[in-house]
Amino acid sequence: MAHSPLLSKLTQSSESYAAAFDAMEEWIVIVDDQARILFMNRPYAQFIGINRDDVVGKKVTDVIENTRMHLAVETGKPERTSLQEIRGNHMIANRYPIMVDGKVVGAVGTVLFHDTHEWKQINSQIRALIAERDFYRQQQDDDKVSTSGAHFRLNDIIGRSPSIYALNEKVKKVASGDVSVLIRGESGTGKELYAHAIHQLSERAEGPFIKVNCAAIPENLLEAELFGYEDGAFTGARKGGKPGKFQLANNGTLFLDEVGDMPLAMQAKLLRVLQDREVEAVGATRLIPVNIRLVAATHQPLEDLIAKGEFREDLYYRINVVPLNLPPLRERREDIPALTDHFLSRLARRTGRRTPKLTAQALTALLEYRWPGNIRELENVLEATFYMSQGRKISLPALPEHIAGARAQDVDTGGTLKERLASAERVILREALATCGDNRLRTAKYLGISKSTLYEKLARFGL
Ligand SMILES: Nc1ncnc2c1ncn2[C@@H]1O[C@H](COP(=O)(O)OP(=O)(O)OP(=O)(O)O)[C@@H](O)[C@H]1O
Repeated sequence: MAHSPLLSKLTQSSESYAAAFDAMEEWIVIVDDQARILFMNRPYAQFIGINRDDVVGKKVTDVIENTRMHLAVETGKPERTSLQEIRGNHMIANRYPIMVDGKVVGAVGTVLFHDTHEWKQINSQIRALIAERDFYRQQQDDDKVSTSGAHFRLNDIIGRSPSIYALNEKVKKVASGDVSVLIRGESGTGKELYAHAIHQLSERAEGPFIKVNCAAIPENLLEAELFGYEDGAFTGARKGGKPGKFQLANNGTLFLDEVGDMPLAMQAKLLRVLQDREVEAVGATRLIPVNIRLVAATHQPLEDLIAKGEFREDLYYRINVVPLNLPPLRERREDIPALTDHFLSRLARRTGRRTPKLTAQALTALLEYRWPGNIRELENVLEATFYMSQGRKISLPALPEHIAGARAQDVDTGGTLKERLASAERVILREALATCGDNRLRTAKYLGISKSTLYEKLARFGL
């Protein structure tokens, strides 16, 4: 083997070098001027799952997935903090050409790797960055369906309000790892969207994402739906049996939507499966091991259901390891303009029309409405309005009566100048409060008045 003699001598001459490199957490590989492996430290070889003595002299490209070490040798240019995927994990790699007398005689590569816990967190953050990159690449393709069944990523979630920002940071932290997450929030606040995003950011992203809506399945079918059934388990059962959602979600994420609607008898069975990590299909005699991550969602306060004896407390503790509370839309009105833009431009793209703009009055009406149906309701309202209005502007009368109507009588049109000014001032204050998510300090800043002036005006107008 014609290795670069100098480098060969350097790496082989001293066993203590090898011992030192083996002691490091970073992974090291050294190649010669033909990009053949001269040395690989033990942690690297262990991760790849090879015997390092077997790969000495082999082309690095035949041994390490997605490597660019050969390019460092060819170009003589270092590459720092480049992203490399090995066995489904994202690594940060540095590659440095080794120069002797102005000539490239090989290259040394390191891969940053810390303790697994820290790595998992970093990996999750990298996944978030990759998701962001992919989002921009595929922006025009909103309807894409991922093979795993999870369609949404964190970047598909629109919103920059402080509450959403904090929530997203929490999601990035907890997505990696297998802790059970309970997503709570009113109907239409985006609970399912977050369940998808958690899956996409987790190490299970390549695995299946399986959803079960506990409220939508009749009680007598739920057990078979969750755990599957064997051939001939009951009258009407499909020939050959059917796998349950637990089996389908193996090595992936199981999303139990409306978990508060699960009947008590099923709750007991669910708890047993979560504890034993084994399921028994209906009519089966054997247990099948399953490896799932559980994400559950509820719009009902489970604590109240526990008090009424309708939800098991032990199951509650099992599924509520990390709670995520999704705020209702009325508590994050700052996100309404961005959500509105998002939904209108998506409709425009789908229909080939230009994106219409809301007039200031129409936007204010949306900002002030209470949105009992949250984002789903906003989406539906905008869709109906989009199809009803042909022009490039959506004005107040185009909005549904119950939203526009409240606005139309806002400013008094009769009375003295003083009375009309007061009426207008009241409207301005209400709009400003809505825009600033009811935060008084921000509202005062927004209007350019002191906090005490704002308080005095709010009291005067009974706001
Ligand atoms: N932040 C967001 N950005 C963009 N779209 C959103 C956002 N939140 C929710 N949506 C959209 O709103 C609709 C409702 O969201 P989703 O189904 O996730 O809510 P949910 O809380 O699970 O509702 P339910 O409790 O009724 O099942 C979906 O069409 C979703 O795409």
